[in-house]
Amino acid sequence: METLSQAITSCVSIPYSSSSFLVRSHGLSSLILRKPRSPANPSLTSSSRSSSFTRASAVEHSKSSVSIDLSDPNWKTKYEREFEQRFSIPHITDVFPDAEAIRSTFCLKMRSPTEDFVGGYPSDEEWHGYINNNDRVLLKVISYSSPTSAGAECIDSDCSWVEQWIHRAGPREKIYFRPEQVKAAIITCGGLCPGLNDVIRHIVITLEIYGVKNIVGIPFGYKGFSDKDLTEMPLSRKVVQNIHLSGGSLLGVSRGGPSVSEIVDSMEERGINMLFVLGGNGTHAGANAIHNECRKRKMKVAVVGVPKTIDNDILHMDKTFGFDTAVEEAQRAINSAYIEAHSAYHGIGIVKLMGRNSGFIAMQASLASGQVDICLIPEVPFNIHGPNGVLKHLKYLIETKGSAVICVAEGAGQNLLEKTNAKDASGNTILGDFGVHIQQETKKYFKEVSIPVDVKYIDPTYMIRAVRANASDGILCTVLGQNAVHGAFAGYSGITVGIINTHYAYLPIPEVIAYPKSVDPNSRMWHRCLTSTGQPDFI
Ligand SMILES: Nc1ncnc2c1ncn2[C@@H]1O[C@H](COP(=O)(O)OP(=O)(O)OP(=O)(O)O)[C@@H](O)[C@H]1O
Ligand SMILES: O=P(O)(O)OC[C@H]1O[C@](O)(CO)[C@@H](O)[C@@H]1O
Ligand SMILES: [Mg+2]
Repeated sequence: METLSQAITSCVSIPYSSSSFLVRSHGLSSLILRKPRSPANPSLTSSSRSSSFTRASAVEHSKSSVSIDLSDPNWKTKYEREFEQRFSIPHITDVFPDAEAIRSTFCLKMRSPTEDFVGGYPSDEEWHGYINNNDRVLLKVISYSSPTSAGAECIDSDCSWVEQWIHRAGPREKIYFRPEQVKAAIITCGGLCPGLNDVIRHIVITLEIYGVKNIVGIPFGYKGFSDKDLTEMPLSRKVVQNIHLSGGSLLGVSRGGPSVSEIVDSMEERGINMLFVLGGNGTHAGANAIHNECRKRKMKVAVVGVPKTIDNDILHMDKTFGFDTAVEEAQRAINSAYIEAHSAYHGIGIVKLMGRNSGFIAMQASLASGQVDICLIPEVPFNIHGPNGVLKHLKYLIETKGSAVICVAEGAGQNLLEKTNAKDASGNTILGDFGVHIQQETKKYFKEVSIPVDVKYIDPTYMIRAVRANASDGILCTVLGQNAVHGAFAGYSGITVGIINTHYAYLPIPEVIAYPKSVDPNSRMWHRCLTSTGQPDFI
């Protein structure tokens, strides 16, 4: 890896912020840059990086990061142009310049259903409520006045305001698919997540409103494309009407599966020309590869992702669906741990929550519950033993409060466990069980110091993942599902949909999975969490 001074010569790559390093660049006053995060899932990243401030690319054809010469008087315009390029979204006309656009069959004013779409496309009102293709959403909304402001993400030493616009999601007036010629498929991959059924339901409902009759579900993730024993599930409003009332996925999920070319072979055989892919970063890497393969084969197909990750580790989005529900549900586990700990003599409650690389659930659930004394996440290093270790503080809590609650994210403290190198079917590293480890270490430690403690350990992972979406996630899923369909009909492919600064936007897949989003230890939110728990640094 290059040193900082090697990386910062006349160019800097963005993003960076005030939090970690003070460096000098050519002809400029001091710049303070954020240390680049090391990608937590190396299997998703390319091995080469052009500079230590350049993002690793997640998938083939990932767009390069913006690098800019700050001594160029036009750097701002150049940056904005490069940003626009990076966040441009692939369209069917890139490959089929002559693709015909027709009036949308998704009518916002005239709601009477039409049976025959040939020449019968409604919607010629003046006000139509469609999204203009040039509508944009602002990605960053804070103008920082100084690099020392909390959470500052500055490009130059003055924190100059630079506009970063992304594409607004929603129905377009012109569409690139005739509904009667569409065969749409929906697939859910990876682990479960509250809200999967809500998204499936709204994709189906919206497709039907456009006039699509041929809608299928591919069972058990990408595996469903290759396993001959798994048959497509015909979907309609009738089939999906009540599926959101229960958790899980109507279609089933899986990890691993066939190669991208096998998947695209199968899509060709089945005549699928719209594919809606619900999943996390792995699934999206797959979706992007499918999109590229379809382009290579000159197939007129729209591949649209809907980010599903309970861990909330997808870049740029306010949150991903299921996360809110997970936090709410996680609080129940924390509350149980608190009650157990509080009701026992020298009680210690330990709760392990999901979060392979990112501690969002643990942080938010700790904040929401107000009952956690120690929150441990993968992003923040800590020691268990020693004068500043977790156990020393735990002893202090037992002596002063009489009980304590610890909330750990599953990816926390992996450096303290023995590595197994085991992988799941998708190639994700199987983590050591830090929850069990800290439970055992706690028991051992208090035995050594001869203080009786009553340790209760709760791992609610699968109980949390299996619940149905709460109201807030239900709404999010509904809008994401609808927008996924609007994006496909508008002719976009290789895109995903997310909520950004409370608005809905389409983003090119590589940009959202370049690396897993993680909790910034210098963020206001993590500091709020520390204020709430009152925990010291454990190093
Ligand atoms: N780089 C990749 N290229 C193509 N397909 C991939 C890639 N990474 C993962 N996949 C496929 O995507 C599917 C889901 O991947 P994975 O099991 O990692 O879950 P995920 O989508 O990241 O969701 P979760 O958040 O639950 O882990 C698997 O079928 C896997 O084979
Ligand atoms: O047991 P499974 O299905 O592999 O899923 C576990 C993983 O799924 C996640 O919940 C992400 O979906 C991670 O937090 C966790 O490591
Ligand atoms: Mg993943």
